[in-house]
Amino acid sequence: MSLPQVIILNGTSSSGKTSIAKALQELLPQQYLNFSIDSILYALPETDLQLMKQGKTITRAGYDWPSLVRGYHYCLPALLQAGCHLLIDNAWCDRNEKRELLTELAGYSVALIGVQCDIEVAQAREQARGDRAIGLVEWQAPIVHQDMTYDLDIDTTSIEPQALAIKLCDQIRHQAMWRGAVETLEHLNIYN
Ligand SMILES: Nc1ncnc2c1ncn2[C@@H]1O[C@H](COP(=O)(O)OP(=O)(O)OP(=O)(O)O)[C@@H](O)[C@H]1O
Repeated sequence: MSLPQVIILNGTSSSGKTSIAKALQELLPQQYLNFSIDSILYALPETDLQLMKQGKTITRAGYDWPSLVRGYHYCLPALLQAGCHLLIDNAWCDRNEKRELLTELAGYSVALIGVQCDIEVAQAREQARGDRAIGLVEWQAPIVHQDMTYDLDIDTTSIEPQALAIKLCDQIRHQAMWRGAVETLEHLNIYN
């Protein structure tokens, strides 16, 4: 059974996407690159990155959030064309961003995975980790799963990332059809 060229994990900040992605990378029988908007943001000047982590305004000339998001989206098909497989994690809160990235990935096999987590548990993780602006989870929770048709869902509330990754890896290896990304894009194009 062939593996999807792209695996997308979508859920709120602190739902555990990166933890699962890192564990899944080690388990999958094919090399996947883990990409997220963080892959771009970690290229920002250090002081701008620190301001962003604290939820503060960046005033440096040239800073433009939409350009960073577009840059992230546009580099993904380039990696796919080069032959790489991608494991992407997103906290998708903007319909246009969802539509833009799914359009860029059209034609590739994409597994769309919903990462669910009890909001209070995610907020507790947000407090504990100290490297995310407080309030991100509360803001994202009502919107992150809107408009999405997932191929698979996982719930990180009370299960460790390694156990979740083992189960997810098995499901990905045995699933024959990936329709979530196509159906989500169709929905976004019709209703927005
Ligand atoms: N299943 C889990 N059980 C307990 N703690 C977890 C679990 N998954 C992640 N965590 C913890 O929650 C915090 C955030 O995890 P992680 O970075 O994986 O989340 P994320 O969804 O990628 O967040 P972000 O979108 O902000 O990057 C970390 O401190 C991590 O150790």
